[in-house]
Amino acid sequence: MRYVLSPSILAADFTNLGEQIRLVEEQGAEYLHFDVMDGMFVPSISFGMPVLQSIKKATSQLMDVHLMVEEPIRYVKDFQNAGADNITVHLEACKDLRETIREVHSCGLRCGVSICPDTPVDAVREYLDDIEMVLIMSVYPGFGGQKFIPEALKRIQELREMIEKIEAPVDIEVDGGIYPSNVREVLDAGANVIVAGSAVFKGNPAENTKKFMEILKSYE
Ligand SMILES: O=C(CO)[C@@H](O)[C@H](O)COP(=O)(O)O
Ligand SMILES: [Fe+2]
Repeated sequence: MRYVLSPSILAADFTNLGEQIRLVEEQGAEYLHFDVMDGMFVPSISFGMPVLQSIKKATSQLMDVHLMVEEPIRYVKDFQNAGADNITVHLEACKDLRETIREVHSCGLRCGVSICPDTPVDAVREYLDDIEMVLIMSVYPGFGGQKFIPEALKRIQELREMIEKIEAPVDIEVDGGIYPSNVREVLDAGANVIVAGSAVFKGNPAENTKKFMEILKSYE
């Protein structure tokens, strides 16, 4: 299994974004997590296509786009054009999730489906044969810097067992409140893609990425 770090730029210093991205890429972070918030599905508003387009030119990391947006099907093509590689949509935000997955795939992108902390893990079961990743939220989506919800660990385990049973090559990404101090628990539960915002960009992004990468490598 591949273990990947996806630093979330939501916590970055935007006056110095290019340099911050360079630092995390240099330390081996393969993805860059791009949180899009619409002020409807979640209370906050973050950033969108023009920012992604600029970042795409500055790095060769894969753009891991997390759409916290109502009816994300409306924006899949726009994010493809801006440089997305993975598009993750929320199960709770889609009227027709199957059609949304089809739209992501028809753009040639990998598709993730995310679930909020109160959505039963079983809700993703019927989609596992059709997607590349499930994103388990370990905080309520909408803001960076929140505390990890420990119940997420059981949910990751449950999902990993489900995935193993059907032998589907599906990644498990976990997002929210992850630090070097608790990432092992998340990996031991069965996750293989780790999102970290505050833990990477608050303080020294190079040092912080290095710490995460050492732990991730020890799982390979
Ligand atoms: O999607 C979200 C929040 O809604 C995340 O991607 C956060 O940006 C993660 O930030 P930290 O909890 O790691 O600070
Ligand atoms: Fe996210």
